[in-house]
Amino acid sequence: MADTLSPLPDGTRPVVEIRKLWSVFDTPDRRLVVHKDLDLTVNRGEVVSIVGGSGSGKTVLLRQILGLERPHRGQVHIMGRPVDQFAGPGASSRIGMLFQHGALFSAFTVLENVAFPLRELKTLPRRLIVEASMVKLQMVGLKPADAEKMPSELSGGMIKRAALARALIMDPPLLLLDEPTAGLDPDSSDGFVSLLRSLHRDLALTVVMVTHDLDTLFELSTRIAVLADQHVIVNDKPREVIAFRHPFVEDFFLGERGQRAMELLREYPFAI
Ligand SMILES: Nc1ncnc2c1ncn2[C@@H]1O[C@H](COP(=O)(O)OP(=O)(O)OP(=O)(O)O)[C@@H](O)[C@H]1O
Repeated sequence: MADTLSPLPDGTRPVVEIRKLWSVFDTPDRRLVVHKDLDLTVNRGEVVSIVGGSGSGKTVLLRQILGLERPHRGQVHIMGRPVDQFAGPGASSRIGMLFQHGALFSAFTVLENVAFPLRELKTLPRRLIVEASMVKLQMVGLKPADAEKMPSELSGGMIKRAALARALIMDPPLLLLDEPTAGLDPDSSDGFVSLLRSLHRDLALTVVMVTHDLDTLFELSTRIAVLADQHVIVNDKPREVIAFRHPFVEDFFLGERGQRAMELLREYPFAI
């Protein structure tokens, strides 16, 4: 497909550029159009949160950014290149993904899980792989002794941290998070959000996240993109999004949630 995206010099293009995206699933009895002419731009250093109703296509959108789904029409470019060029081993050097339940391999230790993308490269000696993995474990707040544990021995917060270490093992500039705090108790959730905040700052990461959780949303997002009616209806600073007139936005931020949103806006006036 021809590249009709704006030809900017290297490094100045957005990290994620989605233009006129259609995501379509054909089943024997029907065609489901999840995204229709969807546009989304994420610039370097931003934390963009995607919110939307159940089934609005948030996960499918993350999968499009990862190159796990193919556009029916339209374009998905990551760091200036079509996303399908990032497939294969080494893809994790561009995009890190934290899946909702961690998606650790249950038969591998924490260390083996974190090291997995590096081992897949088949180019590095074992000693270096172990060293790099231990550095990442420390970076996410796990102890050296946790390296030899099996996933079944970890708490929910530790699973997220181990999965995050694996997502970051190849220092990707772009990190995707699917419901990063879902299933965590309030303390673990706060701890994980603080970790994400400091990693975003220290590693100059660009982040795209799906979350339903208002605290996570307001503590981390520089912008919120709302998915409804098969496309992004608004993509703006949290304050602007709350004021946007649309039935989904009004429902989502209504009542107690709306009050909490206003409190959080006062607490985090500049997000990051
Ligand atoms: N591989 C697939 N084949 C057919 N339909 C699919 C496939 N993947 C997703 N869908 C459908 O696409 C729609 C969007 O799914 P998606 O998982 O992106 O929703 P979501 O916004 O993440 O929802 P939730 O908040 O409930 O997780 C749903 O109707 C889902 O059933």
